[in-house]
Amino acid sequence: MKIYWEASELEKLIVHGGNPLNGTVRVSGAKNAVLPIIVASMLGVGKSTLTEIPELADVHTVSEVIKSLGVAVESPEKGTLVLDGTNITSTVAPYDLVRRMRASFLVMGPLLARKRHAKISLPGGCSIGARPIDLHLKAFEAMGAVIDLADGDIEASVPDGLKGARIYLDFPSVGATENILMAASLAEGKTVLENAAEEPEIVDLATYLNSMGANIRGAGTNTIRIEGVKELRGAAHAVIPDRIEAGTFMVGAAMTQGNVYVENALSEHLKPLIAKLKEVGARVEEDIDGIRVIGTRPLKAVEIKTLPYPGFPTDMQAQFMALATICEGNSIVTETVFENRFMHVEEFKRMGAKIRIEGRSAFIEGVQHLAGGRVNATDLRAGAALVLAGLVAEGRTEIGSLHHIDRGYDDLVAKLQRLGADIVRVRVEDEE
Ligand SMILES: CC(=O)N[C@H]1[C@@H](OP(=O)(O)OP(=O)(O)OC[C@H]2O[C@@H](n3ccc(=O)[nH]c3=O)[C@H](O)[C@@H]2O)O[C@H](CO)[C@@H](O)[C@@H]1O
Ligand SMILES: C=C(OP(=O)(O)O)C(=O)O
Repeated sequence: MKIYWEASELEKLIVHGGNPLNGTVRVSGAKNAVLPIIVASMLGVGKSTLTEIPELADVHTVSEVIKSLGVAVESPEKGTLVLDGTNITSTVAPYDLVRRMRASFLVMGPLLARKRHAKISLPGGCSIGARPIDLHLKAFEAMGAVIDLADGDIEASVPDGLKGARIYLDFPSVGATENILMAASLAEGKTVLENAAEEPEIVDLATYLNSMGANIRGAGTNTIRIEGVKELRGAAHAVIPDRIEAGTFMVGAAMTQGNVYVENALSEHLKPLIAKLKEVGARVEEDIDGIRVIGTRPLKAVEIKTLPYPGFPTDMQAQFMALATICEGNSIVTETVFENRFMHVEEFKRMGAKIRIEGRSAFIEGVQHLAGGRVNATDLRAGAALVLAGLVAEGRTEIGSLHHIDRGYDDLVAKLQRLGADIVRVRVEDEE
């Protein structure tokens, strides 16, 4: 697997706007499902075979994290990982890997379950918010863990083993729900998790854990019941399609007046996005193999508000804002999940967008045309949103800080090129 982030600081995307996206694109496996699922393989004795693995920097990072803890990791072919968690040899997650990817913190649950001890660096804040992990820690404490915070490390131990508990999450955190599912699967007794996250990625993790021998009921609702079992065994699992990658192409089709069939997109995971695209005026046709989006004009202004699933996903907020910048009239985008997920606004403004932020809302006055410019991906989805803006902007757009985009989009440039976009990835020095 390629190591992206070393090169990506030296690279940029160059987009010439104006081409409509046309054709078929296949969605890869979901980043936010594959990361916890790779981590969950640590719970199993014997080999797990995971398929529909997207080629992403985050997949590489999480694989390195579990490897450093003793999991045997092989990739016999593109898109497949074979993982064997039989011998967990370390309970200390290296700082260098944890700082690269917040989802590394998900190893806490499996380590406590398997080894009764874990030491992990406190994952830092990032450009979308402070992102504390208090809900994860409170839950582990309820399950009997003793937690110590020193020198930026979190050390947790559970000398008598994890015990099932009744846990109410103050907020339906995706990561906390996943960490608890993994810990509770091997805990003694029953765990009832209330106000749990309901995201499809939670359901996918629970499906994998159940095929390893776990006893989890209710994943996908706000109450999940887990009866702990003595042992989990490796299992085979195919990761669900990435609803955010799908959504990004769907918005791209609407923005460029294109006609794109997003193969492998699951419409039941994309209801709020489909509803909002229809409100904007795009034609959306759903079938069992995918979703077609046909962009029409005029694009009408919308209001969106991000919420935990099944609400509008925060991970589609930036891309939808890109669309709102060229809608007729005034749109409002309200972000309720993360406290600071508007870094892309300044970048859009460099391209001629008219946006004003007040508190947690962005007020967008649609413009006829965006103008190409030099912009930076401030986080993963901001990066994707800037690519979309570049596809409709007049002239040339240059997008830097590609390591963010590489975390979460499998083969983005080639997929867009196949749909007709004028986009290339160049090394900075080659181009200058
Ligand atoms: C790898 C992965 O799956 N990432 C997704 C996951 O992130 P992640 O699992 O980090 O997101 P959470 O659902 O945990 O976070 C949502 C909100 O809860 C807060 N919070 C969370 C945990 C905690 O202990 N305390 C606390 O206050 C966060 O700061 C944030 O404001 O869900 C997010 C919300 O859908 C998505 O944007 C991310 O793409
Ligand atoms: C915020 C995201 O991911 P992560 O939680 O991995 O930072 C995302 O996928 O948009």
